[in-house]
Formats: sequence, C-alpha cells, structure tokens
Amino acid sequence: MANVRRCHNLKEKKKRILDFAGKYKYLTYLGCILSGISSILVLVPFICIWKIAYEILKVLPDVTGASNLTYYGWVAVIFSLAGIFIYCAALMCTHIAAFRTARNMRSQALHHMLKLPMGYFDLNGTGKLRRIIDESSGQTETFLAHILPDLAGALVTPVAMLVMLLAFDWRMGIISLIPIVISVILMRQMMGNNMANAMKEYQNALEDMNNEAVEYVRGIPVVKTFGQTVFSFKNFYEAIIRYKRWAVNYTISLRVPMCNFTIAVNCVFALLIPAGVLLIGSTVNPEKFLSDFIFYCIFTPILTVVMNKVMFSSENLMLAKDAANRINSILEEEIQEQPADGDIKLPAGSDIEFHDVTFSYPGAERAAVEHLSFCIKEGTTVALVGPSGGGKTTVASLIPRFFDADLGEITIGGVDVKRIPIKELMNKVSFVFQNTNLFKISLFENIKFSKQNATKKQILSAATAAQCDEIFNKMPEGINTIVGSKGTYLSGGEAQRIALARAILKDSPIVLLDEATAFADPENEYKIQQAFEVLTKNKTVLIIAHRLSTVRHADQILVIENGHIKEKGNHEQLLSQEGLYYRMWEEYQTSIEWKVKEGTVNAL
Ligand SMILES: Nc1ncnc2c1ncn2[C@@H]1O[C@H](COP(=O)(O)OP(=O)(O)OP(=O)(O)O)[C@@H](O)[C@H]1O
Repeated sequence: MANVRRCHNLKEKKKRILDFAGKYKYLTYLGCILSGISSILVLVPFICIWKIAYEILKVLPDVTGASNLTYYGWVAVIFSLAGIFIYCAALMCTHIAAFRTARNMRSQALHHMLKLPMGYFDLNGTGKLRRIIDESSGQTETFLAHILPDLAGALVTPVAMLVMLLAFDWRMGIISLIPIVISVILMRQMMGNNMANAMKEYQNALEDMNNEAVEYVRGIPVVKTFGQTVFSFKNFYEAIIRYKRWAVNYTISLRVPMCNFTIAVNCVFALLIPAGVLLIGSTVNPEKFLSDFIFYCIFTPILTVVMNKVMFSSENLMLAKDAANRINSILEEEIQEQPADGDIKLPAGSDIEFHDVTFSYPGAERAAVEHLSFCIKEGTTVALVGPSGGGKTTVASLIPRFFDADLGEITIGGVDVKRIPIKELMNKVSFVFQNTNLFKISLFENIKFSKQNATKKQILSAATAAQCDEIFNKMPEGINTIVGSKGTYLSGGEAQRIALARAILKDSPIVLLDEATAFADPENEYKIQQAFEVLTKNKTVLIIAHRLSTVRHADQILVIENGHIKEKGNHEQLLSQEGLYYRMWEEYQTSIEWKVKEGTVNAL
C-alpha cells in the first residue's frame, strides 16, 4: 500500500557508546580530562625522589648537609594528594555519566522493543534479549565509569613520561623506551581486527549459551520425566562446546604474543642495569648520573603498569563497542508499520478476510502459509485443524499483526489490518494462546491487565465466568494472592482460566483461541470449555483446535496442511468428502475408544 508509512525505512543511525550518554557525554569528557591531569600530578613525587636522591648523593657521606629534603617531601605529598583528589573527582564524573548512559541504553532498547511486532519476540529468545539489554548496558557502564578514565590517564602518562625520561638522561631514556616500543607493536598485533572479531565471537557464543540455558531450564520437567541428561539438550550441549572451543582456541592463539608482551614490558631492568654499568664509567658527574639512575629504576616500572592498563583497557573498549552494537541490533530492528494519519481507517464490523495471503518466517526456506483466502463472517466460528506444522498458529498470528503478510491482504471489517491503528486493532482482538503469561502481581491485577479502567464488579464477574472462583478459594489470599508468592503456583489449566478471564473482561468482538492440549485433566477441560463458551458468545471466533470434539459445532472448519487450505466446510460436509478431515476424525474416534477401554480396564 502506497500510503502506509514505511517506518522501517527510517532506520535509526547506528549509535556509538557516547551517543547514548546525551548531555552527560560532557561529564565523561570532563572525567577523562581530570583523570589525565591526575596522572600527570602523581608523577611529580618521582621527580621529588630524584631531587632528594641527588641532594643526598651530592653531600655524601655527610647526609646531614643535604638541603631542601623536607621541602621536596612536602611537595611530593601535596602532589600525591592532589592527584588522588582529582582522580576521585574524575571517577565521580564518569560514574554519574556511566549510570545515565546505561539507563538510556536500557530505556531506548526497551522503548524500541515495545514498537516491534510481537513475532520478533518469538524469533528472538528471551535469554538473548535479556542478556543484550542487561549485560550490554552493564558492560558499557563499567567501561565508562572505570576503564575509560583509566585509559585516558594511561594514555597521558606515557607522553609525560617520555618528556621526563628524555629530560634527565636521554641515553637511559631511550633505553627505557625500547621495551615500551616493542610492547606497543606486540599489542597492536594482538588488538587488530582479529581481536575485534574474537570479541564478537565471544559475545555470540555467550549469547547462544545463555539462550539455550533458558530453553534447558524451561525443559527440565521433560528431561526429568524421560530420565534424560543434559546431553539430550543437543543445542545447549553444542552451545557449551562451542564456547569451550572458542575459549581454548582464543587462549592458545594469545599464548605466544601475550608471553612476548609480558616479557617486553617487564624487561626494562635487563636493559637499564647493564646500560647504567656501562655508562657510569664515561660520566663526568657521577652523583648526577647515580641520582638519574635511581630515578629511572624507580620510574620505569610505572611504564609496565601503564602498558598493562592500556592493554586491558583496549580489550574492554572492544567489549563496550560490541555491547553498543548489540543494543544497536535491537534499535535497528524494523518497527511495526503504522498507518499514516491520512490513511487510517476504522473497521466497520468484525468480518475477517484473508485475500491470497502468503507469509514466510524470516530466514525460512519455504512459506509457512501460501495463497490463503478465506472469510470468517461476523459472529461466526471458524476452526483451524490439520497436522502439526501445517500453519494454523501462523494464520492466527497474522490477524493481530504479530507478523505482517508478505503478499496479499488481511482485512477486518473490510479494512486492511495495516490501516487500522495498532491500539484499535488490539481493542478489536483478544487472543488466548497456550503459553499463558501471568505476571508476578495479584490474580486480580492479572485479570485487570486487559482493561485498566474495569470496575471491581466487572473483574469479579469475568473471573466467575471463566470458572476462576474455585482457584481463588484455594489461594491464601483469594483473588489478591500474588502469583508465585509463598509457593502459590497455578497449574497450566488454571493459568489458562485466568487468561480466559482477562479475555472475557476485555470483551473484544474478535477472539483468537489456541486450544490447549497440555492441560487435559477432565475437570480443567470441562471448566475451560465453559469459559470458552462465555468468551465466544456472539463473537467472531477463530479457534485452533487440537481436539476434534471442540470443532464439531464450528460454522466452518478449515483443514490446513503445508500452509494451504486442503478442505473447508462444516463437520458433516467434511466427513462426507472422506478426505483428510475424515481420516483425522476416524483416528480421533479410535483414540477415544482406546481411552474408554483403558478406563474400563482400569476401573475393573
Ligand atoms: N518462529 C518461526 N520461525 C521459523 N519457522 C517457523 C516459526 N514458527 C513456525 N514456523 C514454521 O512454520 C510452519 C507452520 O508452523 P505453525 O506453528 O503455524 O503450524 P501449526 O499448524 O500451528 O503447528 P502445531 O499444530 O504443531 O502448533 C512450520 O513449518 C513451522 O516449522
């Protein structure tokens, strides 16, 4: 449709770390500048030590003749304290900025996620999304609060040191710099593109493992039931192995360069001491040379510390960049198309029509549904049946725009769903799917969730209609019991009844139902059926049926296989066709007979 605003074309620009900081980025800059100043100030005490050593060497052996020792001592103390104080101020600035940046990252990602089509959450595991939002912002926070100011200081220090090293005795200055130059070259080799790729792989491996771990925990009941081990969760096992392989390969690949780097940054004395011994013979002022030598011996180890800092900061910088990229991967997700103001149309009625609809899941090789056309007249019930994987859930998901059709058009009340504002569409449609999500709030609030302005009376009567009263009677605080508190958990069937109460309260004219198969205990099943009846009365209903008994009375049954409608008609018409539905019905009858016989045998 030409007039529909293509929001996904207006992609946000890729954001860098500090773009998330907003005006707080200036605080980050200030923090870095202060950290740089502090790292220069803390070098002054070394000059004082050199001065003290020189004064003492000049008057040896009568040390009492040395002048200005107290003065240099105080200067050293004052500059040390000033350095520490300014460093604390720097950390305060960077911490405030880091907290705000991490908060902005989280809130921007979460706000964007709210605008994404619901199908996005099906396609991206909760483990992955949680990790991206939580850990990426956490990593950025640590980087901005601690690593970045330290890195700023660590980069300023070598420049100041270079000046000082060359100022005292240029020959020893150059000798002290040799290991540093070598370590910088080695560091560049380690930190090149390979490192950036390695960090990306590392994050991917962690993300996979996290996702699969969530799936594993969810599937533990199944694992236990069938007496299996973690190895039965092939994907989880493979994710762990992938991570292990990555970690081992990475460690091995860094063994040699890391050893060389460590040797290089620590070998300064191996050069300095022989050089000192050689040079002392040719010097005209041995006291000055000795005090210079002492200065270099005290001063150069700081270089080792600085280089190590730079090295680990660079690694953290890559992690933080990768974290920003991951948040960007959410921000760059196409938000759901919204109709342009002039293009908005409200549906007249609740007929649902599929016009030659085709849809493929992202990355899938074949279409989940193809060239589907059918109509659900207002106030009627259409049931979808068919083999698993046929496309029933996909059909239902396309109506409330969990996904948008690739081809064709879906209309409600004669209006393309893409032209109906999302809020209006959501008001029009209720859905109860198998995996009911209850929040950790009271049962009352859980039901109220579907209609925030509902009165207490409306909520209670929806709960009664959905057969929930008996659930409340069992709970310590009745309808006010918090889900999940004090060991109060609901069975799958009970949770679905709460979800049905939500839908009854919402009272929207279109109802999409995915009939549960998992909660098949007869009492629950009976109660759920009763709740279904209240919910679907005088509504336009699409029901995904797993038990054929439920669909017998549907106005129309669509038999879906491989994404196509294979048969359509009511129960009697489909039986008379003696096709797929007929065979499914036969199988269903046989299974019931088996159950009855089993029950009789058990009863005997
Ligand atoms: N998130 C997804 N990503 C990729 N492919 C998917 C996704 N969900 C479903 N499919 C594929 O789309 C096709 C239709 O799946 P769908 O879940 O709609 O079938 P169904 O008839 O509802 O199955 P069931 O009765 O088992 O729930 C299947 O081939 C399935 O593998």
